Amino acid sequence: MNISVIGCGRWGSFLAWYADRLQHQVVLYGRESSQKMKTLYECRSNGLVTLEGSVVLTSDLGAAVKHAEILVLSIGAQSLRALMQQLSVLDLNDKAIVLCMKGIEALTGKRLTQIVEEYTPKTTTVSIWVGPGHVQDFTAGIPNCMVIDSRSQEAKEMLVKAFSSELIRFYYGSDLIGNEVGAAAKNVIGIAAGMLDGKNKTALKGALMARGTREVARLIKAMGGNEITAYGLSHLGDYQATVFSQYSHNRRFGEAFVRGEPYEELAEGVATTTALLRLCDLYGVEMPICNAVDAVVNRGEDPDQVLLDLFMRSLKKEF
Ligand SMILES: NC(=O)C1=CN([C@@H]2O[C@H](COP(=O)(O)OP(=O)(O)OC[C@H]3O[C@@H](n4cnc5c(N)ncnc54)[C@H](OP(=O)(O)O)[C@@H]3O)[C@@H](O)[C@H]2O)C=CC1
Ligand SMILES: O=C(CO)COP(=O)(O)O
Repeated sequence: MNISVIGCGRWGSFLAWYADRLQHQVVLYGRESSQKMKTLYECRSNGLVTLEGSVVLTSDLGAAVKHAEILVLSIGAQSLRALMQQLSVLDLNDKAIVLCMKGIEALTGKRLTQIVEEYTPKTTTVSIWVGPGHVQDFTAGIPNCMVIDSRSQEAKEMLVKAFSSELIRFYYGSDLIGNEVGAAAKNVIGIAAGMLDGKNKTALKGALMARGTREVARLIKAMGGNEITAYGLSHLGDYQATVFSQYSHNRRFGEAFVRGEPYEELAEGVATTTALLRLCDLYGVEMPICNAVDAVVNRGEDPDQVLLDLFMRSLKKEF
């Protein structure tokens, strides 16, 4: 199929590499100003993937959209609205848009599919492709399981068929709200995990997983999703990749932050923390771990004191 990937960073470049391996006709778009794209133009490699000559590189957004039956979007979540404004003047009729991104808009609390739908005609389908997976593991041949969800059953089936291989086994999602919120929220839990590592409190990660899934499940349920989705591939299933992996940008951000060290890579969980707290207010849900991450990262509070405060909260039933 004709596939265009918008976003030439770590994940977008991998998706182009992966789709090309599956014999699709692939175009990878990156902005003209992009240093990452410049490296790909020059070397066809970014140190993570090497792109075959069959992958067409372009900085012409119109050409990328025109080529696509499937339009894969993989950029930072907080930039999605700006990209959709650019895309909305192009012909998106009958395109299958798939969001390979994890986040919630910090300013509005909107899910990413909601943003896309504001800018697309009725004939465009919008889906998400989320779940665990690091480029370094996939390119080493280690397979993983991921999930595709959409309000369109037809789009889900088409995408699963187009992207399934021995490297990625897909499951059909059946809870778009839960999978979007779960995928975004795992990055916040990832930051918390990094903070524990940075404070030499790695032993607490089991409790973090148990309580993190509970608070995310509560929010998903309050938003009209299925709370069990928090225990599926998009959230709990992504914990190894983020709560434990050396490759996780969110975990590494949290670790660096509490050690007072700089960290340059995209950590989606920072903005997602703000977005989730907005949703907590809107839906009347308590998310103590998310609140703790916000206190440390966005309000400059002392991580040791914040952790102590978490422990001194009133006693509760586990479930
Ligand atoms: N398993 C999974 O499902 C994974 C999902 N992800 C998700 O993928 C998304 C991207 O992450 P990642 O690739 O690591 O991030 P990177 O920082 O590596 O890349 C982001 C890219 O987005 C581009 N970008 C930002 N705004 C725009 C715009 N308006 N138009 C075009 N391009 C734009 C940037 O371009 P420029 O170079 O010009 O700045 C950059 O190249 C995130 O939401 C992340 O959570 C990431 C890894 C794994
Ligand atoms: O979503 C991802 C892995 O599934 C990428 O985010 P991290 O780099 O924080 O793990």
